[in-house]
Amino acid sequence: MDSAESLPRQRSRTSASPPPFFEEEETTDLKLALLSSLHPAADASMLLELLLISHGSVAAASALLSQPSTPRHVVTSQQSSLAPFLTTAAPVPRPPKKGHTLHLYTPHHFAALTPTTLHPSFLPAPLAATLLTELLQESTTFPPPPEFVLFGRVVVSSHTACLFLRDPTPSSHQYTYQGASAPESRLFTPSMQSATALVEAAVNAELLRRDRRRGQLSPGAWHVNAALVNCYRGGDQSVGWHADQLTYLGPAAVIASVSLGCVREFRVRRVGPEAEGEGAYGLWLPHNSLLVMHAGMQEGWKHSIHPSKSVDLHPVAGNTRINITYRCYRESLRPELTPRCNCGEPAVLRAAPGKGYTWTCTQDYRPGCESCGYFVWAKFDEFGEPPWSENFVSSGQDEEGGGGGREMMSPGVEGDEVNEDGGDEDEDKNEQDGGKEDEGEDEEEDEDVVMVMVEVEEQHRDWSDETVEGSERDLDEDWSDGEDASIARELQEWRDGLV
Ligand SMILES: O=C(O)CCC(=O)C(=O)O
Ligand SMILES: [Fe+2]
Repeated sequence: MDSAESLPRQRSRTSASPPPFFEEEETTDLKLALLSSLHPAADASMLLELLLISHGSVAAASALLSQPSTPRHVVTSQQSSLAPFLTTAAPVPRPPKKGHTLHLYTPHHFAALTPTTLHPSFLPAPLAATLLTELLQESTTFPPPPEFVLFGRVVVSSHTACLFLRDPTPSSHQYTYQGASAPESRLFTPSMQSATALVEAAVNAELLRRDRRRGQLSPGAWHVNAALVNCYRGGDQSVGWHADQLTYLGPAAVIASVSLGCVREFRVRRVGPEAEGEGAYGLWLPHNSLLVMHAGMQEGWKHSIHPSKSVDLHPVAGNTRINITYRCYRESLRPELTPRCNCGEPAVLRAAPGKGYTWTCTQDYRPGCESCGYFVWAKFDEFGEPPWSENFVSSGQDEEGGGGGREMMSPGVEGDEVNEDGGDEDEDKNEQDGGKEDEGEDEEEDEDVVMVMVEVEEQHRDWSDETVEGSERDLDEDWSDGEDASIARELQEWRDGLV
């Protein structure tokens, strides 16, 4: 697999090399200034990224830019990826057909085909090692995985997770997950704190370079204040197809995901009408890689961690993978500010692909609870701020919806009418390979979950036919790895139409 290990080593000094005395103690700004003076044609954000992947070494970053094989175009403002440094310019493959997963082996291809970028060997190796050790230790006391209701049955997620906050906040206890209080949140460990600055620099460099999307944070404004840490012990622990819940992130969210320990396969696939007939992409996430999910990823795509029959053992983590998803929670979407549904519980923000965003009640995912049916369209300004934010910029349209705090929403529309193919969110991830039946035997949990889904599908089929367009789509015969997965996918899509 291509990785930063295949990066060219620093060459002997060239005319564009920095002076030998210039090293670690200098500030990033000074290093950037020097790099920029050595390579005036290079784009500032690319210089920052090169500096990052060179672990702060101006000499190494400069050497990358000076190598004769470097394609000319990468040092112009058109530069959109570091891929030319990481791989040869192999042609980008065509999208896979429905029912197939195209495995990609280069960050370049993944970036060309999906709204993500992968940075192999991202953190300085010693920091990655300490971070892994710290989080392996933390994960031994993660809360038990949450129970949730799937098609009327109580199931429990297969892997464990814990919310970490960068700083203590008065509202820390109010964060919810699928409408229920998050079991606990912890403060960033020292290594998480150290890694955060590097993650922020890399993401902000990418924001500078990429096309802006409505609602996206401006370059420099992406700052980490929370992280969900996931722990997968063994290849059978996984996360099903889902898009991340947007309640605290808002629209066009950017999420930066650091992988540590055992290598696992990350899969993505587009959703919505344009995705008709398209399959999925798979990419392995190695130890110490940074995957950035860019704006639009949570709206137009789903992602998953695919289960694996066997995994390569990591020297320290064994069969365990730790994943940190760094997040920028918006001040204006603090738990005490987000809408509550009619039953008084916090509503959940999610994307309806191609249609917008909705706040809905998700209480029916909690064992023993029912949904109050709350459903309203969410409204945001062009910077992704909700109407109750003091920074909200009114567009002058749709004024009847303006200004009223939690009640301020775009005009209400009946949920079933509008959300046929939308409405996936974090909880969806528990519904397939990530979930196991409450009373199920450990050994065959994936199969059990599929069986549960099949049963429930049978029960609801009539009703779903009446209410959901497209619920009679053909089963996706050889989706991913076989029939079970294809049934699970069909059920997922069917369920998307219901929420
Ligand atoms: O483990 C991963 O890489 C993905 C985790 C994830 O999708 C999530 O936390 O929402
Ligand atoms: Fe996710």
